[in-house]
Amino acid sequence: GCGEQEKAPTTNAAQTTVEWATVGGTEMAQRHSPLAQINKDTVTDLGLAWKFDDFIVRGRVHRGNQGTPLVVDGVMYFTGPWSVVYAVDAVSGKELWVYDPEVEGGWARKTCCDVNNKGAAIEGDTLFVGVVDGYLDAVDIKTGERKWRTDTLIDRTRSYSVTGAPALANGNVIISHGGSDMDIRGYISAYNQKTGALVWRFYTVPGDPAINGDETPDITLARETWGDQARWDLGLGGGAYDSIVYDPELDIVYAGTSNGVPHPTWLRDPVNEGDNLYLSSIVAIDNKTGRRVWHYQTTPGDSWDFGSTQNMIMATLNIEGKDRKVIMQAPKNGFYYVIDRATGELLSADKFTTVTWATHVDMATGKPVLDERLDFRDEATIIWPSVSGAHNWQPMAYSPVTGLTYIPALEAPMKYVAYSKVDYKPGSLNEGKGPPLMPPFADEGDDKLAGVNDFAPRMESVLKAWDPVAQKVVWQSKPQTWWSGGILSTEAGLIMQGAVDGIFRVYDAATGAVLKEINTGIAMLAPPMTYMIDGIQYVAVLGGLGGSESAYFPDESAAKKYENPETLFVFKLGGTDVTMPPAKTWPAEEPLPAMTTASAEVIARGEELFFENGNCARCHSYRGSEGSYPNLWNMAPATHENFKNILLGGAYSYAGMASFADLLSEEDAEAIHAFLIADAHALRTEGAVEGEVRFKEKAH
Ligand SMILES: O=C(O)c1cc(C(=O)O)c2c(n1)C(=O)C(=O)c1cc(C(=O)O)[nH]c1-2
Ligand SMILES: [Ca+2]
Repeated sequence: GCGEQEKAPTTNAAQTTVEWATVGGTEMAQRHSPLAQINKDTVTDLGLAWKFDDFIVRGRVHRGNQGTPLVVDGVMYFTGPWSVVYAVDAVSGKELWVYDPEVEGGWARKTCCDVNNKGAAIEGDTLFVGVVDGYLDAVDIKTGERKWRTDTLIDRTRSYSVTGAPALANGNVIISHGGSDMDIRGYISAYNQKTGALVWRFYTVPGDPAINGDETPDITLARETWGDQARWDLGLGGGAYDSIVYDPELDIVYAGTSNGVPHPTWLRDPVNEGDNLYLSSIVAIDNKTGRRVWHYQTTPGDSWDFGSTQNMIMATLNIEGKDRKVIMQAPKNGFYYVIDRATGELLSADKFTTVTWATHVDMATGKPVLDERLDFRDEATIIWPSVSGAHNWQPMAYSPVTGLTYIPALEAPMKYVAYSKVDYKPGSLNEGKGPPLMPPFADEGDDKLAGVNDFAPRMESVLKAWDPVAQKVVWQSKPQTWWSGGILSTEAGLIMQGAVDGIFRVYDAATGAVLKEINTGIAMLAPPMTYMIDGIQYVAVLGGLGGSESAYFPDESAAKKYENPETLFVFKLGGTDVTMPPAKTWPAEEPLPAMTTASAEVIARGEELFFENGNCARCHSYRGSEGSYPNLWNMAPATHENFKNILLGGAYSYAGMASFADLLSEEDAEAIHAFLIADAHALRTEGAVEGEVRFKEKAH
């Protein structure tokens, strides 16, 4: 027995109700269900029970889903874009209430990757939800009325956001933030579940020594790994935007912290270039005191935007004859970590996919050994994995039945381009490196990389069954369309996953054989969950493409073929076929405005501003290639007329298009407009170029 089964919910033939009460599914956050009505024999009969698509949409932009629904006492609670909570009858899908925290729309600009939400937490009759503009709200689960709200932000001028699910820890509710690619100083906060009062706060990086004294001895310890010229003005990053789990036995909160800002360590901490604690780390925090128990840094001196925020799973594994209580993570950096969760001892760290930035993890020091040939400070360099990571936020699952972890892994390199300096731009990406230059590359044959990067460049999603004891891949799926879906494991030996191609797949957990496919026509990223009511097992999964891949839909994504409104699917045995959504229609071609009279210089400046710090390019893809946001190469006449009012006046702020008046002058706005008009003319004459790069590669 290598599974942590003692506290997982159990089921037997007589049991007719099984809930799914936390995003991780069980106390150990394994995303494994005891249910087995849907099994290898019956799964071919899986079909649609009902769906829900009445999501709150602002403006024209469908934003996709990342959440795991909860089912408690016959009611399903799930979150959607803009941190809205929906409560529906878990058998019929009938809407019971909607809680809309009425997020400030312009806050979308303060998120790196859109106004996503990964789910809620429930204790007794209270539901907790993190709100993207920085609040933590407690909501009555019967009525949907707010009980209390607390502002989790220490500085509302900074680009903090909440995109993760809160975690519950013995009377506390724990939350942290996104924004580590922008300008935040990361911290993790614990609030009293009843009152919303702050219980403790764990800062993950030191503050400016000229302003802040060290808040805790843990920060004093971290400060030793930083020089005195660090970019305090940028906050330094380290938010725990996704993964926070709680171990009730040890009363420890584990939080996975993000990357630093700017990304390259030589720009972030030019004098020291040390480990930069507690960036890209797993920190174990005493839930009573808020103080560090141990920490393990997966990527010391992170220069790649790897972070260590991917979902963490607890289990008891038999390693070399001893039962060890472990915590496991497969972060962006491509190594699978098994750590003793009581002591922080590193038990193993192995590549689960193609990785070149480091050759291996030295088990004596616990540190990765870098491949020096891949230093990108002076020269653009192709490195595996990309900034999207070898695994991103889409949760993996662990099956105590097979003893395997199922990782929605990503196979892709990226050309990393460092800037020579970073001028702080509030409300912007301050990454200090270029935009994600993904395959195909123009110059794949770069000699410097021979023997290091001669893996065929590709962008693929591969489901891998990983043995955390034997430290190897046991099976892997056929390569799928780029960007992945989260995972559910069940006692029946099934693995379930939605995918970007719109197909919901059920795999044999032991062999990887595909046992069932349901085409929904909607791209799915969010992890499925399962529950039983009145003896019927249901599987639910949220659909809709959003997040970091919103600007450019992946090639084979369902969102390119069909309209892709946010949709919740619920399946059961004997259900019906899914009706395909209507075929995608892109807006018709608008009349071109007259060619701009602006000078070549002004147009060039406009282009620069479009891309700088991701200003416009972060959402509005280059030359309007297919994605979620309006195509600025095909603006309606009224939009042209209203251009400055939108860009500087915040006319569409409610829908997520914030004002940029703090950053751009009237002249800047006119230059950007001139560039768009001139380039729209060029595009109509030249036509789109096949395989055109997603981003312009520019020296900085
Ligand atoms: O460092 C951060 O604070 C931060 C936040 C987020 C986020 O809030 O979603 C992402 C990332 N980083 C990130 O690096 C990343 O690849 C990413 C992808 C996504 C997404 O929603 O698809 N979010 C994020
Ligand atoms: Ca990041």
